Amino acid sequence: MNRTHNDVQPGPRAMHSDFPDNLGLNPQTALLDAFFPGFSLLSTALYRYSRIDISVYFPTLIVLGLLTWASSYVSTWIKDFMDKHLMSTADIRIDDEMYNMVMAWVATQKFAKKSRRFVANTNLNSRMWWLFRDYGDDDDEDDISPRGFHQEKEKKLQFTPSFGTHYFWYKGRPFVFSRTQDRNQGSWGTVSERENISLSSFGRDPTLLKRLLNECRAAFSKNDENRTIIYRGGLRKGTSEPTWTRCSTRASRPFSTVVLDESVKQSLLDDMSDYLHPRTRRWYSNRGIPYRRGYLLYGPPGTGKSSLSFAIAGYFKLKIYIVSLNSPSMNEENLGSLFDELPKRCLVLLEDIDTAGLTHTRDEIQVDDAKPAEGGPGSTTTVVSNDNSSGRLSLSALLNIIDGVSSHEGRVLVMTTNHIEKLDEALIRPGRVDMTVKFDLADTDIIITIFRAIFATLDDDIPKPAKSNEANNCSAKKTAGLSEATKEEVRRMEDEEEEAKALEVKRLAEEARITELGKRFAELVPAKTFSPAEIQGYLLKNKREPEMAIKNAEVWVKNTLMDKRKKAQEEREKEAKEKEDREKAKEEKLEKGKEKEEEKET
Ligand SMILES: Nc1ncnc2c1ncn2[C@@H]1O[C@H](COP(=O)(O)OP(=O)(O)OP(=O)(O)O)[C@@H](O)[C@H]1O
Repeated sequence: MNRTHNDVQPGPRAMHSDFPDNLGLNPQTALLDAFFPGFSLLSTALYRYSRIDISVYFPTLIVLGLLTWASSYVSTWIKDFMDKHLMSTADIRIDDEMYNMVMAWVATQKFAKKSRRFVANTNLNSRMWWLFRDYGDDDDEDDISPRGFHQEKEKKLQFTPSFGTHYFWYKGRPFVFSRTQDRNQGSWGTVSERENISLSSFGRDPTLLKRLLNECRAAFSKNDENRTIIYRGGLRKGTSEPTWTRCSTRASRPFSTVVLDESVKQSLLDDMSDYLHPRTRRWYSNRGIPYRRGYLLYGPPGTGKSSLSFAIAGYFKLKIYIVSLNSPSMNEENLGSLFDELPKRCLVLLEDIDTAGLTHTRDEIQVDDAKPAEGGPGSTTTVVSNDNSSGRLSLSALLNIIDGVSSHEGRVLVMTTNHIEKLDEALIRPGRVDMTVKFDLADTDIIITIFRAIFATLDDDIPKPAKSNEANNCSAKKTAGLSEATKEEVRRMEDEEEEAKALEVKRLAEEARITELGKRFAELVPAKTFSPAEIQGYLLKNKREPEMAIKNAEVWVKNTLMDKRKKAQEEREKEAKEKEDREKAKEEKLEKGKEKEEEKET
């Protein structure tokens, strides 16, 4: 269909525009065509079919566009200005424990619960593996299914607001919780690791914001009551920065569950209580004595050294900081930095110090092959070289860190070892080790105690039935005064008391029976032959049948002794072979040396 100029009737909204004629000539349209290629074609088509000349509206569109652009610019500028000058902001690092604390707090807030776009989690912790905490995972209160199986409690779902800005009120002031995707982060993190969170308060005074962060921490720490928190020293992931990272928490182990000579336990407790008493710090500083204390727990494997360390931490509510000296990254600098970061009151645990890289890394000016002499600690010191050139930890470096200026005052240092005789005397001299506790293989008393600990019924083993209302009323009336009780009620209360007494008598009888069985068991197990861990392991296999444990004890003893002898024999052979190889290598080295010298001479 060919339309001419005369055919075109000006549309109602483009009365003054002679569109087709002007199209090619109109400088405005030409300009637009230059910026938006195809504009003239589009506008002609639009005009032809709808009689709307959009070029008339162009100035308005430009103004609107400019306004939109300006408003977004202005709003960004206002936001930046407010952020910079009128708000206080705390950026929370995802690789810090604070992330877990803030998220746990946020999940309990109304604004998070109301959020229409949210993240559903079973675990609110940072995705960084080392910040995962396991409380709740080992919750004791799992359900028992109707069929009697142990059923893991389903984890509660937690909801946190999705990416974006979320507003909420805290103590009457507006706050902002912002969760954004971190696009700049390197590719080492998983998708869920790449995020940033921040909390901001309106106003230049950050006091309330800090109070909120402290509240997050306090709420989080409440979950840690009656638990022992364990930190491990190492390098922060992807960096060479040494740091302590929280690796797990455990229900605090009651001190009473560690079987050890009661007098030794008591003196350890007294010593530590005295050291950790708030006044002791001043006592030390008044006398110019460094305020720190070291303990060495030694004895064969499986005798309770680690268990005692954890029990001590639980008893005194200390966090445990474990560092593996075997780790290749644990050089003087890194260990020093870790010790610098220790909190004022904590327990530092250096486990199996004799096997720590320490003895291996020191250049060995060998003494009489690792065979312990009778003389006790230090008498056959394997090594002494304070060379630190290998980049690994040397003895002198460790000593410096233990008692140097960088060592944090107020900490409790616990070292454990299976071979005290292999340790350098310098490491365990008073000042570095103030108390040593010897652990031994189980004697008769310990065997009986372990037996009783496994088979005796403890109060917490059986869930207590809730007191019936009737019973509650009864006891209430009892306390309110007997005069109000009817004769029948009084009789019922008496019956209940009788029942409780009968139960107590039964409990005592059961206890006596278990002790008797324990004695019979101890007669079958030779004293000072097995570690408590070995005995416990055997008894646990029969944990509901003490009689069965006694019945099979002789066979177990026989088999275990045979295994032990076999292992010891293998160990001896291995050692002999290693010794032989070492000597051979030494001889070869000497030979080669001689040959070289001869060559030189000739
Ligand atoms: N004296 C003890 N009292 C109570 N439990 C003990 C004792 N000794 C060992 N056990 C039990 O044996 C297991 C191992 O104990 P633990 O790790 O404390 O031994 P250890 O001496 O530190 O061993 P290792 O030298 O191999 O590190 C734990 O389950 C612990 O409960």
